[in-house]
Amino acid sequence: MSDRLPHEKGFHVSWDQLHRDARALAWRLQGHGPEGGWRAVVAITRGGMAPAMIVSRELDIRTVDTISVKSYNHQTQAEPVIIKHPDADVVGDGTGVLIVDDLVDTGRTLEVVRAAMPKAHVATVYAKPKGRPMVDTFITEVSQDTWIFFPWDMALQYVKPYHGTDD
Ligand SMILES: O=P(O)(O)OC[C@H]1O[C@H](OP(=O)(O)OP(=O)(O)O)[C@H](O)[C@@H]1O
Ligand SMILES: O=c1[nH]c(=O)c2nc[nH]c2[nH]1
Ligand SMILES: [Mg+2]
Repeated sequence: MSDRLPHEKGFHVSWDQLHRDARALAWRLQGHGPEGGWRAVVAITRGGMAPAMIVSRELDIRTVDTISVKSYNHQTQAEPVIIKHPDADVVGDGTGVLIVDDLVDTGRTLEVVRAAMPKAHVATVYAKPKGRPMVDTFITEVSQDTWIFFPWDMALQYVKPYHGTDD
């Protein structure tokens, strides 16, 4: 994440909020697939897995696969590489396939995913301006200098009261 800093702001997403936003994404996608509906969901690991589970449940899509993209840091540039492809028999060129990720930031991840499945529909829950053109459907946009904190990266912890003492 070093090449993506600095981030002035933080946008903290709870499980509950993530659930609501992923359901809103499913709602928006419903009926927008090809004739006969969406054939399959492909989650971009790992962040796309929870949203993909929620979307596939809401839209009753039983065929779910994954694509794994790893970002390598060469000096300051991250170069995403696909390290696990979805089943070619399932996804083909991507027609009728819904690709789901938690967010798009620079758009580099989606660039390589789109190249592998050019006809797929790309959906993310959150989007930042730079990567927005890479997404077909998303729910909430945040500014480029915002870091999104997801519930799987957080834990509840004690916070000092405003008045400065611990009791
Ligand atoms: O638009 P980009 O700048 O490419 O960034 C977006 C990607 O970065 C994060 O994944 P990450 O590579 O950190 O891996 P993870 O999903 O396993 O956490 C996020 O889940 C997106 O997949
Ligand atoms: O947890 C995350 N939050 C972000 O804002 C982000 N951008 C790229 N990758 C990210 N991961
Ligand atoms: Mg990811």
